[in-house]
Amino acid sequence: MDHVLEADGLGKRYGRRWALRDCTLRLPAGRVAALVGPNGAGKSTLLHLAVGLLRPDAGTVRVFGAAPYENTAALADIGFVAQDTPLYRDFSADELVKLGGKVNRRWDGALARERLARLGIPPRKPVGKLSGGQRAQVALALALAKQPRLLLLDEPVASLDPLARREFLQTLMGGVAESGTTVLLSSHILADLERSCDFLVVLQAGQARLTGQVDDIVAEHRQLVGPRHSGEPIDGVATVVCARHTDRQSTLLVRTDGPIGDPSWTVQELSLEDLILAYLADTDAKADHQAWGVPA
Ligand SMILES: Nc1ncnc2c1ncn2[C@@H]1O[C@H](COP(=O)(O)OP(=O)(O)OP(=O)(O)O)[C@@H](O)[C@H]1O
Repeated sequence: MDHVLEADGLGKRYGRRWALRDCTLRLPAGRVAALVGPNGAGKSTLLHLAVGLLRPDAGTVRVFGAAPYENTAALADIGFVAQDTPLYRDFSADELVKLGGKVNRRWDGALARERLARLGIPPRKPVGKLSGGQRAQVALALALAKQPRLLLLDEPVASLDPLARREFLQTLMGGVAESGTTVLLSSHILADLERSCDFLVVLQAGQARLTGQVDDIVAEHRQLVGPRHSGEPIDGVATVVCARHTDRQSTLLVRTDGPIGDPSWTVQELSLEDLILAYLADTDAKADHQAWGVPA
């Protein structure tokens, strides 16, 4: 399979603290991938490594087969919108579109202008005087105008209103379907992701905890409710992701590797959102302990 982004044992530390550690993942071409994880999980760090703004302290990251930090030529194919959508604040949207045309090999300025006009963004007002959501829209329009083969977006919809969020995600999916662009977008708004993303990376304590196609991940996971479970293997269960117990009953979120044969378990399907929350809830405490080098 063709992989756009490959991380192997990737690590990055700030001072003595590892923000990303032994992170291994593969992002196949042509996907819209969600990067999720709690605050401080290392999502921005991973995106900055992928775009060559940071250099790994351990392991490797390769984008289109090359290490981005050492290979600035690869940047022509990567679009990146950072979390705080940094833009030259004294420039207007119109001026930024013109500037983009001068510094990029491929540039669809008409697409950016048309998009910004449709969204009612004032073309001649300095972007520093636009609202946070409008500034995010300008940054996204510029990133799309670059027509990148890989688009990295750090919480692109956080400052958008619900309508703008839906419109943006639809545009993204439409654009990707047409151009084959691979997208990796970090977000905390889990409800949006099931509709718009077909690939998932769950980052936890600096490691990729769950990676794969959304359909496969949803199909593989189940919630089991049954009599109190004391840890013995269950036929059809590969991994117990998390477990809750009362005196008499257990509720398990499991990754299956076959049908659950034992009729004492009630088997329920899970939404992607519930599944992600279960992974995150399970490892919240471990995350902090590991980051500080304390055993969980
Ligand atoms: N410039 C920095 N200097 C020191 N520590 C940093 C720096 N940037 C990030 N960190 C730390 O690295 C860890 C990972 O941060 P990162 O911003 O990558 O997480 P994140 O998953 O993007 O979080 P959020 O969802 O809050 O944006 C955190 O513990 C953070 O405090």
